Amino acid sequence: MHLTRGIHNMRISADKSRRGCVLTIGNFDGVHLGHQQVILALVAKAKKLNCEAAVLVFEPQPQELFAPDTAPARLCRLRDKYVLLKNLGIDRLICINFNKKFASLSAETFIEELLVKRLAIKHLIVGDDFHFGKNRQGNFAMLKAAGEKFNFSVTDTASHKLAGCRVSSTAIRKSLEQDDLDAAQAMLGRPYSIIGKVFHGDKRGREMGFPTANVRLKRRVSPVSGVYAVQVNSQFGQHYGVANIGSRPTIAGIRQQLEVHIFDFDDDLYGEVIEVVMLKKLRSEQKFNSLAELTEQIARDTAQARTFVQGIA
Ligand SMILES: Cc1cc2nc3c(=O)[nH]c(=O)nc-3n(C[C@H](O)[C@H](O)[C@H](O)COP(=O)(O)O)c2cc1C
Ligand SMILES: Nc1ncnc2c1ncn2[C@@H]1O[C@H](COP(=O)(O)OP(=O)(O)OP(=O)(O)O)[C@@H](O)[C@H]1O
Repeated sequence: MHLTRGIHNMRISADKSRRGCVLTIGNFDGVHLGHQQVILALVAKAKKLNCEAAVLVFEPQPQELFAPDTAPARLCRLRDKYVLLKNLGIDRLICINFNKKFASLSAETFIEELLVKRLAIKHLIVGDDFHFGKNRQGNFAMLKAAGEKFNFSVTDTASHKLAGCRVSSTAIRKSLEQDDLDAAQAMLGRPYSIIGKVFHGDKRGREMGFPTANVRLKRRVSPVSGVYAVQVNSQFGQHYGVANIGSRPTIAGIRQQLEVHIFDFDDDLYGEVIEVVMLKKLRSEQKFNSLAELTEQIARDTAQARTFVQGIA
C-alpha cells in the first residue's frame, strides 16, 4: 500500500491515461466494523472499475486542530490505521496535514483541485452527513452535483449497526471509558489494544521488583486508564502481563504513560514496537502514601492478572 503525505505530493493528473481512484474520506479512528464495511465496498468498487482504492484521512484529526483541549481520545494512530487499512486491501492512504490553511479551502476548491485534478476520482463513498471545506459548507448534495459535472459517481454508506446502535468511534470511546471492553471489542471487531514504541523510563520499576516496559503515547490521550491484565505482542512472541495507564500520582508523574510488567520475560524491548491488548480492567489508578504501599499493591495486581490469564490461556 502506498502512503501519500500532503497535498503537494498528490500528482496533478494531466495524464489522461491514469486510472484514477475510488475514494473515501474520514477520520477512520480505530478502523471499526462500520469503517470496515465502507472499506470492503470501496475495494470491491475499485476492482470493478479497475482503479486504485484510496482512503483520505486528516492528521491531526480536525477536532484536534480546532479544539485541542476537548478533542476526543484517539483509538489509534496514523501508523495503526495504515496497517489496518492495508490488511483490508486498500491501495493508497492519503494523509493530509490538517492545518488552518487547509481548513480554509472552499468546498469548491476541495472538490476541483483535490478530488478531480489531483486524485482523478471515479467514485466516492462518504456518509450522507459528511461536511467539508471552509465553515463545513460542502455537503453530500454538492458532491453529487459535482459528480455529474466532473464525471464521478457518489454513494453514501449504509449504517452498520450492532444491537440497533450505529457503530462509531465515539461509541467505542464511550464503552472504553465505562470499562466495557467487551462492547468495544464487538464494535472494533478485535480486542482494544495500544501499539507503541518502548522507551527508557526511570528504572524505578526494576528497583521495586517489577520491571516495566514504558510505551510512548506521544501526543495521544488514551481512551482507557487504570490497571489491566494484558496480552503483549512483540517480535519475541505473545506474552501476558499487567499494565498501568495513567499519570503515576504516587511518584508525581505528569504525563499519561503506559507501563507494562510482562510475566516471565527478560528480553530487551527498548526501541521495539509492541502491542498491548487490554484483557480485563483490574482497578483504577490510585495515589499511594509511599512507594512501599504502591509496591505491595502492584504485587496484588500481578497475582490477580496472573490468575486471570491462567483462566484464559
Ligand atoms: C501494575 C501496575 C500498577 C500501577 N499502579 C499505580 C498506581 O495505582 N498509582 C501510581 O501512582 N502508579 C502506579 N504504577 C506506576 C508506578 O508508579 C511505576 O511503575 C513505578 O513508579 C516505576 O516507574 P518508572 O520505572 O517508569 O519510573 C503502576 C505500575 C504498574 C506496573
Ligand atoms: N457504522 C457505520 N456504518 C457505515 N458507515 C460508517 C459507520 N461509521 C462510520 N462510517 C463511515 O465511515 C467514514 C468515516 O467515518 P468517521 O471517521 O467519521 O467515523 P465515525 O465512527 O462515525 O466517527 P465519529 O464517532 O467520530 O463520528 C464515513 O464515510 C462514515 O459515514
